[in-house]
Amino acid sequence: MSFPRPLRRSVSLSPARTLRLVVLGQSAVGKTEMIYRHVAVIDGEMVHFEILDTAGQEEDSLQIEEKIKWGDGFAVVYSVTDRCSFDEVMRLCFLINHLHASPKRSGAAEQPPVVIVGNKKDLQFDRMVSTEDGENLSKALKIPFYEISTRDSYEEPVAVFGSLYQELLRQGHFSPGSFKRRTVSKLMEKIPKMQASSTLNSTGRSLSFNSFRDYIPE
Ligand SMILES: Nc1nc2c(ncn2[C@@H]2O[C@H](COP(=O)(O)OP(=O)(O)OP(=O)(O)O)[C@@H](O)[C@H]2O)c(=O)[nH]1
Repeated sequence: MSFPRPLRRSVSLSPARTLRLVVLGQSAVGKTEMIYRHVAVIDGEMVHFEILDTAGQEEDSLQIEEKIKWGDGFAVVYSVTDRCSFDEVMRLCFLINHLHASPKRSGAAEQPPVVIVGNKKDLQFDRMVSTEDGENLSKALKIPFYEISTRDSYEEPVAVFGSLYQELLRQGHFSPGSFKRRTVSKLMEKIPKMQASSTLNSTGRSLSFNSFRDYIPE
């Protein structure tokens, strides 16, 4: 007599990858509402997202440049209720391109992974930037575009991160562990777990990275 073998489901995950994302945009567009750490399994791979936001007007351009250099992928956020924040998007996209221009990126055409994000789409009555405006900018810059509401949806910001990850994979541009990157990862370990893992805490407030520059070795 033979007993049926127990069904064993084996899930084999490749070693985790880490993707460093920088969230840029003018003040009050909703950057802080995006999660700070997120772990997801994408196509059988465990992916750690480490997410750093810039602090709108409070930061000087040198600080923003350092964060841009740290990042692997970028979400440039505006609020659909704020025309000025939309006008800032193009400048930030050019800055990212400029700072990440590298001979390693094959030829001149390859851009670093960037997405444009129009946030607060739930505020339909306060809209100052139409969906079409966002789409036109996206076409002109050849950068993917999403309209989301970080207030209403957890899935939408996660989809933004997922698309940046896919683009990085496509470009084969994961860069595991220069000294600078490992050092910053250590910094990320010190972040209180207030918005850890894959739960969105939309009430949580910004983590301050005023001391960010201290962690970048000369
Ligand atoms: N209605 C609505 N409000 C939002 C949304 N996302 C953020 N907010 C609100 O917009 C305000 C500004 O959001 P923050 O996340 O502080 O904006 P920020 O871009 O981090 O601003 P700085 O820290 O000044 O750079 C807060 O009151 C948020 O609650 C959204 O999708 N819909």
